[in-house]
Order: sequence, then C-alpha cells, then structure tokens
Amino acid sequence: MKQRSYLALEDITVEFPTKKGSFCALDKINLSIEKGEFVSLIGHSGCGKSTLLNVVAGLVKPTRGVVFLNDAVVDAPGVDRAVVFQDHSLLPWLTVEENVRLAVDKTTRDKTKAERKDWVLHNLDLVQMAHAASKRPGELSGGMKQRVGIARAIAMQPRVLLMDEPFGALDALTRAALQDVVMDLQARLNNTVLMITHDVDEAVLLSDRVIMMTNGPAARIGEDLKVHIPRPRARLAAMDLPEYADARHAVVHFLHDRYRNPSTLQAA
Ligand SMILES: Nc1ncnc2c1ncn2[C@@H]1O[C@H](COP(=O)(O)OP(=O)(O)OP(=O)(O)O)[C@@H](O)[C@H]1O
Repeated sequence: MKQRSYLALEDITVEFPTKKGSFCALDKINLSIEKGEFVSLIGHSGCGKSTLLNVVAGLVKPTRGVVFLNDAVVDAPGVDRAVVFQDHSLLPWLTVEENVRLAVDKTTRDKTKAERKDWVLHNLDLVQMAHAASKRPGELSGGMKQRVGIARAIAMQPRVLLMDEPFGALDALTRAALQDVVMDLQARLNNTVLMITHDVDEAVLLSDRVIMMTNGPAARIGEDLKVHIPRPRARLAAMDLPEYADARHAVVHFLHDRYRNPSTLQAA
C-alpha cells in the first residue's frame, strides 16, 4: 500500500449552509505535504484558502474527506498545529515573554520552570525579539508583534505551522524583513509549513511548492508548482536565479491569465 504523506488532505469538500442553500467552497481537494516542506497557497480573494487552512487547523469540519497528520485523523484543533494569523492575536495585558510562555506551558510539560524560561527566550532570540521580552504588545510595532506571534508558534514545536497571510498587514520593508526571518527559521528548523499569501514573490521566495487555487465556488487545486531554488536561500541571490523567474512567471500566468480575479471580470 502507498505510504501516506506527513500531512495528507484527501478529497476535502466543504459546503457551507447559507440562506440561499448550500454553498460549495472547496471541491475534492487532494494535497500531500512531506515533513519539512514549506508550501504556500495562493489564489484570488474568496477562493477558499482560509477555509482550507482552517480545515487543517481543525477549525472547520469538512463536509466530506479527511485530513491526516502523521497518520492520525485531524478533526479538532490541537497543539500539534500552531496558527499564525494576520492579526498577531497576542494578549495585550501580558508581556512578550508571558505571551510566549503561555503557549509553552500548554505544550511543554517535561521541562522545569527554568528550562521553560530559557526555551521562551531562545525562541524570542530566533526572531530577534529577546530584547523586548518585558514589553507589552501595545509598545511594539506591527512587525515586532508578528515576530512574537511567530516565536510563540514555533516555541510550541508544532508538527505543522499554519500561517494565514502572516505579513498581510505590514508595509513592504517590514514584510521583507519578516520574510527573511522566516527563511532563516526554515534553514535552522526545517518546519513543515502551510502558508496563505496573496504575494507572488513571497510565495516563490519562501516555498518549496506553490499551490495555486482556482476561483470559487467549488475551488480546486489548479496547479502544484515545485520551486527549484536551492536552500538555504538569501533574498537577493535567490531573486537573481532563472528558477526564481520561471516560478514567478508560472504563478503570475496562472493568476492573471488562466484564472483572472473574479471581481475584475465582473467589472469588465
Ligand atoms: N461560514 C461560512 N458560511 C458561508 N460561506 C462561507 C463561510 N466561510 C467562508 N465562506 C465562503 O467561502 C468562500 C471561501 O472563503 P475563504 O475565506 O476561505 O476565501 P479566501 O481565499 O481565504 O479569501 P481571502 O483571500 O479574501 O481571505 C467565500 O466565498 C466565502 O464567502
């Protein structure tokens, strides 16, 4: 029998009940992700990216189909899947260290108090935020809060890191700095990552594979593109490679030629 991938989405269909009847958001999605792979989901607004990520997070139950993680069925949220949202969702009354600590306490029961403190600071250090450990979220910039959100997620040592447009609310320069942080983390930790993005360059630069979704309703996977840029990656060197240009061209072609933005089609 064929061995199942580390994260395997099998025939995932999601139908939402609405006043006008059932709305099919996703239609028989099959997606296999290996351990240590960084996979991006890209597609026009409303195609079902968040719904798919939420199915993996256990926040949305598929109407049909099953998600397997490490051969176990996923049917509820769990600490083996950490989610980084666009809105950092840090608790404002806790310090940076306490915010990360809360997640570590939930997931790391075999460490002493001192070891847990070291682990929190180590993870803050990985995103260059150890210096702000005693600050509260209100004292941080948007980019700094996202760094803390990422530290909190990786400190949980999840089997899969799920990121829903983690840099969507940031300005271009801050966004680039955060992408560099994520590339550095990937080189060190080799996490299994599923990330939603609207940004073609972000998808190509960070991913081993870019999954392009067709427009909804009943969205499917239109193309599954392997990105052949060697790791570890550095922004400028990677962007100069022909593999980068090829991958970028394929994604742009898909989004702007084969599956145009449905809102611009309506306006035309
Ligand atoms: N709870 C729900 N009930 C009914 N319809 C829903 C529900 N959640 C999502 N949808 C619909 O399912 C489709 C997919 O939504 P989803 O948020 O997954 O898209 P998306 O690709 O993540 O969009 P965006 O890029 O704008 O965030 C949309 O048409 C949306 O209106």
